[in-house]
Amino acid sequence: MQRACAAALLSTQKVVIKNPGHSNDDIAAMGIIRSLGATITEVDRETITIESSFLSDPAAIVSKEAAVNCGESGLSIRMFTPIVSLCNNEVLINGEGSLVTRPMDFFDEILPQLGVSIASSNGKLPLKVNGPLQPKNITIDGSLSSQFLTGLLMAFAAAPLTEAVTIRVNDLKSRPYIDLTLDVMKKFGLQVPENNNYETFTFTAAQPETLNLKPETLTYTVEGDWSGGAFLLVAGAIAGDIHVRGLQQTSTQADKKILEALMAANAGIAMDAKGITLHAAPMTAFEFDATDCPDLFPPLVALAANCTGVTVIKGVSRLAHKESDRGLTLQEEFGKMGIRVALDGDLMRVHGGPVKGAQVHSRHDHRIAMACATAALKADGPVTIEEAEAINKSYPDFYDHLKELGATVTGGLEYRDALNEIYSEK
Ligand SMILES: O=C(O)C1=C[C@@H](OP(=O)(O)O)[C@@H](O)[C@H](O)C1
Ligand SMILES: C=C(OP(=O)(O)O)C(=O)O
Repeated sequence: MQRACAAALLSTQKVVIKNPGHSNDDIAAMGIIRSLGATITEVDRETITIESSFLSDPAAIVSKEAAVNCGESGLSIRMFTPIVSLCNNEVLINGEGSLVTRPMDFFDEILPQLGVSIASSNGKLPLKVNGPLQPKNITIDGSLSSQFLTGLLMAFAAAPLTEAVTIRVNDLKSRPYIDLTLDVMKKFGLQVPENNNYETFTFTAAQPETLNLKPETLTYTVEGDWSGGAFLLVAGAIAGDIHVRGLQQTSTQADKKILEALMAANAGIAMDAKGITLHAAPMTAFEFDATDCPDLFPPLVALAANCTGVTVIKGVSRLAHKESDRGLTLQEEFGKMGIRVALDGDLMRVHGGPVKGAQVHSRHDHRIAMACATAALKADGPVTIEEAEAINKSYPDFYDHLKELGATVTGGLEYRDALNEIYSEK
């Protein structure tokens, strides 16, 4: 959904988005493109339209506001900063909550090489950028996060290119997220660079594709979210039966790999064209490499807590700069539910349950709240999650979905108000 918002901003066509997201991160992305002049209209609960003239005159648009707020979304700030830098006036880029402490020093190093002046607060927010960004051959480090590359790919595709340019990437992590970026770019008619084994991405000389004549409207359907869906699948494996629809099995999303983990744990899982069915079954410890799908750690720990034996998950070093330091947070919060989580360099060892009822804290991290709630389904008593509303960052319907599946959940938050501020009058 966030990528679709960015691509719609860069489109000269009227964009129809089907199945739009409405999480806080989606609201942040919609707020950003509105600050950059886009008009977003709700057609019905399943459809919105976006109209933007950003590419025809980015400077004129940004001079009106000169500030964008990325909320708490890492993807939004890292994707939209290079895009905002296409403008030739100063823009303030800010955010809130955990985003304020997450590393952005990548931009201090890279943007000046592309003709953009930048001021940050020692590599953190707020950022002030002044472009216009001019694509050039550059080499970047992809080991901290793929999100910076996502932003550069979108911005390069939107800029006029007088000659071929190459982004060279060292040690790219979270590769499937780049596949998703390229997939969205393709579906929106942006120039898709030649990807040479995730080491170089080469754009050919071209005007932005979006300036070419196209049909008046472009329709894009947002895929079901495997990252949120992973919690439901694990919930079904622990306390099923459940049937999950809407997760595309041909998706490039990284977190589709949850299926491999469920199979490795001997979960009761069956798939057909209609969806995925989970039955509660005795499960056994498994080994899994989550280096390129780091968001799976929280549901994997909930799964492993319900397996017999010690599960080993690789990729802990990827977790340090998420909404919380997720390796440590998982260790501490699952520890309260009687689950031993040992951290050993890049490896996490999760000792299977039983899971105990306890009072835990989301640490303001959506995936920690959802992991604790999922593990609670088989706990020997109630699990109380403080700051449980953290889920609204990515999956505001999560507790409602658990309730629909028969779990007892008290609490919750109404989301329409924030959304209504985003949509324009029809
Ligand atoms: O591009 C994206 O949508 C994301 C990429 C991943 O980040 P990293 O590339 O930093 O691992 C993932 O953890 C994050 O939640 C979302
Ligand atoms: C959505 C997430 O992160 P980010 O803020 O990095 O986009 C996440 O970690 O699940």
